[in-house]
Amino acid sequence: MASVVSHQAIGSIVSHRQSNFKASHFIKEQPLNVTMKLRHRGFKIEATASQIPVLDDTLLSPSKNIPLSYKKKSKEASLILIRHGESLWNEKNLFTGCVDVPLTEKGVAEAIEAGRRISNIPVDLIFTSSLIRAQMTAMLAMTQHRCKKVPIILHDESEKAQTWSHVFSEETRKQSIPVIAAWQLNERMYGELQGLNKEETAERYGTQQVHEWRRSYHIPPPKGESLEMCAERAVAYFEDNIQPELAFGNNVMIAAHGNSLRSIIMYLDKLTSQEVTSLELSTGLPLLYIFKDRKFMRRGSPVGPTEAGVYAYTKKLAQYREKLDETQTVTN
Ligand SMILES: O=C(O)[C@H](O)COP(=O)(O)O
Repeated sequence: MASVVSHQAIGSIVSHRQSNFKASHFIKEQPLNVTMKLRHRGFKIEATASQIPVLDDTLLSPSKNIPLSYKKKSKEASLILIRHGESLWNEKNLFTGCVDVPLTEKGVAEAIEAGRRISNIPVDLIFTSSLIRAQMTAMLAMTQHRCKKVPIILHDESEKAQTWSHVFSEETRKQSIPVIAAWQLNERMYGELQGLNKEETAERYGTQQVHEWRRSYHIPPPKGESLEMCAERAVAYFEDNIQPELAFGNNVMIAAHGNSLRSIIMYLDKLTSQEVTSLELSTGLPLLYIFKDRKFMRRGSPVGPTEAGVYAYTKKLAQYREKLDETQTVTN
């Protein structure tokens, strides 16, 4: 799972499904003294020290709908992680895994509250899993964001999907936030436990055994994924597709699941397989990290937009908040 993009990378091309467009359409060669190897599913660019591809500033996202800024915007970026709000099977205490169930009314309210908590924190890109409960959480949270930009789920699963979802306005695109749905961020697959009641399963197999299936790193549920197996896809995706965005200054929100996020937090916080067994994530609670100098600094859960603490962490967050305040004053 080695990171594929050097930290000097001047940009990354966001292609999150097998895309059939060639990066070369967008690449102008320009001599730079940086060696960069950029690999995103769908295409691979390797360049030597003398000729580094400079991403054309008209580079568009895989669906060619939304331009992604490629200039290194900042040495620092915010990363927000949100486990989806309560789902209908969470409410029924059923093992869910990769079964695609929606949020409950409570889960909707949790997603909206999460949006309030992060409403002053910059978001340039959103990643979700391919499951509706994570996508609903991301979209509902963004209804509360003070940037008022429109999150748009990118569709590049086919040439037609890209063409039919094209946005023909530069101004509109600037007011949008790309949302990339990636199956690699799906909840761990719970195998033969999916659909079973958690309490009844504990009575049948024993509390200790069910706890091991749910929280251990190495032990998979029957015919399901262990956390380790989930990490092999979720953390690899994070390193290959999300960390490069943070590296050149894009602020990212990930709306995903209890276990796919546990595997990512294990990577961010460098937790051992022992420590991760006690890591639990509540539904709909946002977690903030600051990415700077190639390090992830955990900054807890923003309590609310007015909470000074979050903005005290970095000058950049405080400046972003001030800009939102100024814009709001002007429009009021
Ligand atoms: O998949 C599920 O059942 C839940 O999202 C997470 O379940 P867990 O907390 O039992 O891992």
